[in-house]
Amino acid sequence: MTDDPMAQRRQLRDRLRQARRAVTPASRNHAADGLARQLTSLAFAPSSGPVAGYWASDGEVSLEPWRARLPGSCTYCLPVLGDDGQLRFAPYGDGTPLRPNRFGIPEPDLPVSRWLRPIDMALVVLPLVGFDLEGERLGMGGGWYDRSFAFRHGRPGSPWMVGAAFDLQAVPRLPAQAWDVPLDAVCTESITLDFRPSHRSPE
Ligand SMILES: Nc1nc2c(c(=O)[nH]1)N(C=O)[C@@H](CNc1ccc(C(=O)N[C@@H](CCC(=O)O)C(=O)O)cc1)CN2
Ligand SMILES: Nc1ncnc2c1ncn2[C@@H]1O[C@H](COP(=O)(O)OP(=O)(O)OP(=O)(O)O)[C@@H](O)[C@H]1O
Repeated sequence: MTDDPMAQRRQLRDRLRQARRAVTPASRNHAADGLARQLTSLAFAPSSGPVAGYWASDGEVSLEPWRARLPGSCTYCLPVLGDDGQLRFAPYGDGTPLRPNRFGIPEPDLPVSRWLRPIDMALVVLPLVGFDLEGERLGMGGGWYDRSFAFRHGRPGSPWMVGAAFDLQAVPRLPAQAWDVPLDAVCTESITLDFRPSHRSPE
């Protein structure tokens, strides 16, 4: 073990990414269906507008069953890496052309004029590497979501930020970091944790 918090974070990230990749295909399908049910049942699930998912990679739990259940008036989008270090979101449906980004993750191959800004989204589902029961999250470490949604600090409401993960990605305690963008909820295959201030249980 090391005393360096960043090194601890890296070790935890490696361990959880490995655990995520080791989930069997049958459990993976089951989890994706359960996750779709949890996401669909969110109290603040939008009935219309742009919603952001992700293209599952590196063992991430799939959002395809959720995408299939979205109301027709919602526009499903995937993240696109902007040159300015901020995410953009591009509509994705069956048949949308894709091209891999610098991490090998497919992005919609659409003109910039079709891209939406973080603030345009009604709901964003973030791929988690780890989470704790207080709503702290561990991501891939690039800071993409933290930078892109920094405007959500102290500003409740849309775009709602919801982390998605397998149950096995829960960890006892993650240290809060000043730049971590607050999660409104975490959904897994079996639970929803609601972190909105009005829904927190009293101390
Ligand atoms: N499916 C999915 N899409 C996503 C993310 C994600 O976590 N999952 N992102 C979430 O932020 C953004 C992309 N950020 C990422 C940051 C790091 C790595 C990654 O694989 N890093 C490798 C090193 C790769 C390299 O240096 O070339 C690694 O750490 O092993 C991937 C995506 C936007 N899209
Ligand atoms: N608003 C911001 N402006 C500039 N840099 C930021 C901002 N938010 C985060 N960062 C940087 O991004 C990096 C995020 O690292 P961290 O380990 O917290 O990532 P993470 O929790 O895995 O989240 P993510 O999924 O967003 O990558 C840090 O180096 C941090 O300094």
